[in-house]
Order: sequence, then structure tokens, then C-alpha cells
Amino acid sequence: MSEHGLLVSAPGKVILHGEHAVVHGKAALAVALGLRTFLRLRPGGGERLRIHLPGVGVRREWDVAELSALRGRLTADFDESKSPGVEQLDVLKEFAGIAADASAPDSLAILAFLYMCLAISAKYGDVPSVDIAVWSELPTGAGLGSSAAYAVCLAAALLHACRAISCPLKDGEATARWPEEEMSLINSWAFQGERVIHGNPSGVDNAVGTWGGALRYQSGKITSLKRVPTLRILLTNTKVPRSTKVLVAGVKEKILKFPAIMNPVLDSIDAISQECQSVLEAMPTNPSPEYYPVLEELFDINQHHLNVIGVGHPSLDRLCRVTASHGLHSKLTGAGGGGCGITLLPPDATPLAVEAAKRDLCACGCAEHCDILG
Ligand SMILES: Nc1ncnc2c1ncn2[C@@H]1O[C@H](COP(=O)(O)OP(=O)(O)O)[C@@H](O)[C@H]1O
Ligand SMILES: C[C@@](O)(CCOP(=O)(O)O)CC(=O)O
Ligand SMILES: [Mg+2]
Repeated sequence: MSEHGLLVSAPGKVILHGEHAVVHGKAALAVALGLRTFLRLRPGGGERLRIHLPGVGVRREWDVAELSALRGRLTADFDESKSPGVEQLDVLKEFAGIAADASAPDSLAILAFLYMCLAISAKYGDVPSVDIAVWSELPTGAGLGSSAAYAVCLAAALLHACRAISCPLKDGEATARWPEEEMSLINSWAFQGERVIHGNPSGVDNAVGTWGGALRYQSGKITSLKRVPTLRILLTNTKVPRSTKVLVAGVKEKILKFPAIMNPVLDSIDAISQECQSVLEAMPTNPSPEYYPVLEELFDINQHHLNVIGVGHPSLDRLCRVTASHGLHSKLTGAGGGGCGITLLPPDATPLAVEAAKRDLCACGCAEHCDILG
């Protein structure tokens, strides 16, 4: 690592269809966002490891020797394919002074960092003496994959600090991507970070955070979408906070309680993703209004399904109602329970109608918008 260190970044994502169902082996379609998380890695001083996470109000530092001793107490083989153990996480919580239920954003961020740092360094070398700062353009806990972007940045930086991956920058280059197999390793370790934060993630968010672009994800299989037409989508943050971990656990509980009722809903969400992919791949690259009625109907059906599996919220119902009053169709994106919704903007939607919808959304408290292009 040079004395100037390394700047790493990873994008957030929008799930078009398949959130939650993807945790249960169904397909999801997701696209990377222009909003990113950034990490600066610098050589540390005095055999210390420092982290600064302004987004969640964390500034902590530890002795490298103290972390090495802690790593020795965790008595387990660390591997990117092994789930973080409950006992391991309990030891880390106790060490960092984190409550046993560890659900606050700062606690989860520290826990994911400590786990990834100790696990990666145990596999590839010594606990590194580095300074790490992470900041983001993404809202945290709003359905845009901030946890995955954070985990991808941490995985890349820690693997780099432990010399498990190369420095991709060649002389004179300002930016670069790691080679494919190193990206796969980053993705696998980012998944471990997501496991600490989410409990039981599908892996779709860290896949988009690592690879970018538009992809279909199912049971660990990542496929780039063949052709992605230009799709205008309005992103609205309801500003209602929620935790992905809690929502994912709630869906699992419902499936266990009513398998015969819930499994067909997940199958139907899967079919929506398939149908949406077919439409997207049939659409010309340039905006073409005739495909939109189907895409709009798929949004509506999926939004109903997401309510059925228990991840809706009154703020999201309001968002859908307000946009519907302007002829526009919306659904939640990500874990739901608040967070963000997406609204499809067909090429024949008038700028006046879109502006009016945005104004009404602001009036009902959903104050943040951005237009994204697929
Ligand atoms: N920039 C960041 N710095 C530190 N922690 C972060 C950052 N972004 C996200 N996180 C962690 O991820 C959690 C949010 O993850 P999650 O509930 O999955 O929501 P989402 O991924 O939709 O934003 C936060 O509570 C925090 O622990
Ligand atoms: C609900 C889920 O499908 C997506 C969660 O996304 P987010 O953390 O809300 O950005 C969970 C997952 O796929 O791991
Ligand atoms: Mg998340």
C-alpha cells in the first residue's frame, strides 16, 4: 500500500423485483445505483487499527496485538464460505461493548468490521495496522443496499491490506477494477459482512455492490441481463427507518407459520421476475411506451404480494396511492417496512405529471427523490 493509501468505492442497488423471495431461492432482478459508498485505507501508525464511520457516528481504535489475542480466542477456522458463528459474534460483542441484541446501526457496523477484519486476517496473515474511513452517498437502512456497499468496501480494503488481493492500479492510472477472480473473493467476503448485518442475506446486494450493472440473481448464481433498455425510475425515500434483519426474519416466520399460503406467493414473485426479465430483454434500447403497461402491472401485483408477506408500511401505501393519482405505478424496493419506493416513469408520462407527483409526495412527507436510469 502506498503512503497515500487506497480509495475504494461500491454502488448501492435498486431491486426491481424479487426482494425477500430471493432469500428463499427465487430470482431477483437488481440494478446498480449511481450513489456509492467510499472507503479510504491508509497505513496506520503505532501498531493501531482505526476506523472512522461518520455515517453511523463511530470512531474507534484498537491495538493490533489486542486484536490478535482476541482472534486467538475465537477458536474457529475462518473461511469465506462459513457463516459467522453465534459464539464468535458474542465474543466480539463483549469485546466491543455491544449489547447482546446488537441492532443499532453503529453496533452492527462495528460488529461487521471486527468480524471481517479478524476472519480475513486469520486466513491471510496478520491483523493489519491501518486507518479506515467509510462514508456514503446512500441513506442507511432505506432499501438501497448500504449494508452491502459497506461490506464490499470493507472486504476489498481488508483483503488488500492483508495482501490477499493485488493492487489493481497500474502506474499513471487513477482508477481500476480488480481482476475477475479477486472480485469473486471480494464478493464472498462481503457476503460474510452482510451475514453479520442481515442475519440471513440472499447475496444479491453484495453481488450488485461488487459487480455493478444490471443482473439476475438466484441461489448464488449471478447472470448479467442481456440487454438493459433505458428505464426511467423515480426513487422516493419515505424516511421511515427499518431494519432489513428484522423484516427478513419476519418473512421467514410467516412462511414457517403458513407454508401453504406463503410459498405460492413466493412462486408468484418468482414468476414476476421471469416475466419482467423477458419484457426487458424484448424492449428496444430506446424508450418505447407499448411495453410499459405490462411493467406497470407487474409493479402493482408485486407490491400487493409484498404486503401479503408482511413487509408493507402505511408510508409505502401512501406513496403508491399518491403516484397512482397521477397515473404512475410504484412498489417498495429492498426490505420494505418503510425505506424507499420506486415509481416507473413511462416515456409518455408528461413532465407536468411527474412534477405534480413529486410535489404531492413531498407534501405527504416523502421528501427525497432522485431519477435513476437503468
Ligand atoms: N456508510 C456506512 N458506515 C457504517 N455502517 C454502514 C454504512 N452503511 C450501512 N451500514 C450498516 O448497514 C446497516 C443498514 O443495513 P440494512 O438494514 O440492510 O439497510 P440497507 O442495506 O437497505 O441500507 C446500518 O445499520 C449499518 O450498520
Ligand atoms: C430483503 C432483501 O431481499 C433485500 C434487502 O435489501 P436492503 O438491505 O433493504 O437494501 C434481503 C436479501 O436479499 O438479502
Ligand atoms: Mg442491507
